[in-house]
Amino acid sequence: MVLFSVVETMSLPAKSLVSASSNGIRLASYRYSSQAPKVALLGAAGGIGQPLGLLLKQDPLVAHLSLYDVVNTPGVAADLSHIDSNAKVTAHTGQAELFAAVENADVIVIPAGVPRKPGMTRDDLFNTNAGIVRDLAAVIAKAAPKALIAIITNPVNSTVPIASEVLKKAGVYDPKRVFGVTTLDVVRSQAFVAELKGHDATKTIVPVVGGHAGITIIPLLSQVTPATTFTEAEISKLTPRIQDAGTEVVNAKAGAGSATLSMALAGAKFANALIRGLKGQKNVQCAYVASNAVNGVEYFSTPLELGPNGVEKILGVGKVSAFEQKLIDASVPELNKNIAKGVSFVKGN
Ligand SMILES: NC(=O)C1=CN([C@@H]2O[C@H](COP(=O)(O)OP(=O)(O)OC[C@H]3O[C@@H](n4cnc5c(N)ncnc54)[C@H](O)[C@@H]3O)[C@@H](O)[C@H]2O)C=CC1
Ligand SMILES: O=C([O-])CC(=O)C(=O)O
Repeated sequence: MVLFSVVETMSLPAKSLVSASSNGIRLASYRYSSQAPKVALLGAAGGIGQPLGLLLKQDPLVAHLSLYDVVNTPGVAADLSHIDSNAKVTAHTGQAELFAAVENADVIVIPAGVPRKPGMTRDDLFNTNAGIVRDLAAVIAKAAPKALIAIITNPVNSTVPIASEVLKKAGVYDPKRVFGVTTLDVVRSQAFVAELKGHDATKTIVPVVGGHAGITIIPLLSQVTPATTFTEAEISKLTPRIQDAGTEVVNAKAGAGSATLSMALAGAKFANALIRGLKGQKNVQCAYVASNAVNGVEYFSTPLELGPNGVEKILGVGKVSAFEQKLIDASVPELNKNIAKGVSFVKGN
């Protein structure tokens, strides 16, 4: 164990602990628990990782922010550690430091992996990102088997089954603790509905169910809060806009990646919701999890009640319109294809 530097100011107590050593850092061997949550961010130096780290560093519920990447982690950690919030920051770089990065973590957020370029589907990322998620999950299974794992890495519809299969193989799988982050679909839906209807975006709630790619993204416009009516024309314009919003950003960035800033916000919201749940503050979020909410498919995003054990209750899709039911039905074979691809990747490797 090497403590690289303790960042301190003259009049204030130590706030940040940064390690940039080649051995990484081990703070304590106990689990931080909900009293002082440790959040590990894997892929911390990336387009999502950096702004997400910024938001997590400012989250008063985060006691320890553990940053992991294969490159550039020390710089990001040094930078974040100068922010005058209370979360301790540690840096861990490369495979040899992964165990320490995730050990005792309460929540692990994973945006590690390559993003899309124009013309690609999320599934086109599978060949690169599947192996990344598999290898991260294998270490998590040993170092932090009780952590809540929030997977951002695409294709989410497949990477969640991949991580789950790895945890199953290691004998530590708990379906209540593995999440595909679909919060960005919710955030976008709320932004677009508020814009269209002149609502306060911060008070607009739109559940989004299914998965996180194309036709598997299903906004439930019939369940918007506050109650909102849409014309058929509005629904048939808004639904594909939400489904293709990721592509809208990929095209606008023209080769420079995909959504990073809105995703960072969405990831920080979701991590905060998981921590609040751990602390006993039950709350409802949509996420892609192992689920029996819809017949014939093993993973599905619906509103979930989050609590001390992760998923406390799967709340299901609720009362949907005929149009939404058609979208749900159409998503099932597509999701099953994505899920089977992830499962066979782990079983065949
Ligand atoms: N779930 C969602 O709603 C969204 C998912 N995404 C996905 O998030 C992922 C990351 O996107 P960006 O941050 O824009 O990409 P990026 O390329 O800017 O950053 C990825 C980071 O992951 C790191 N990395 C690569 N291999 C790693 C490994 N084995 N362990 C740890 N870190 C590793 C890279 O060094 C890099 O810093 C992509 O797969 C993207 O498709 C992006 C937006 C929304
Ligand atoms: O579209 C992408 O590739 C990134 C993503 O998942 C999103 O922005 O929803």
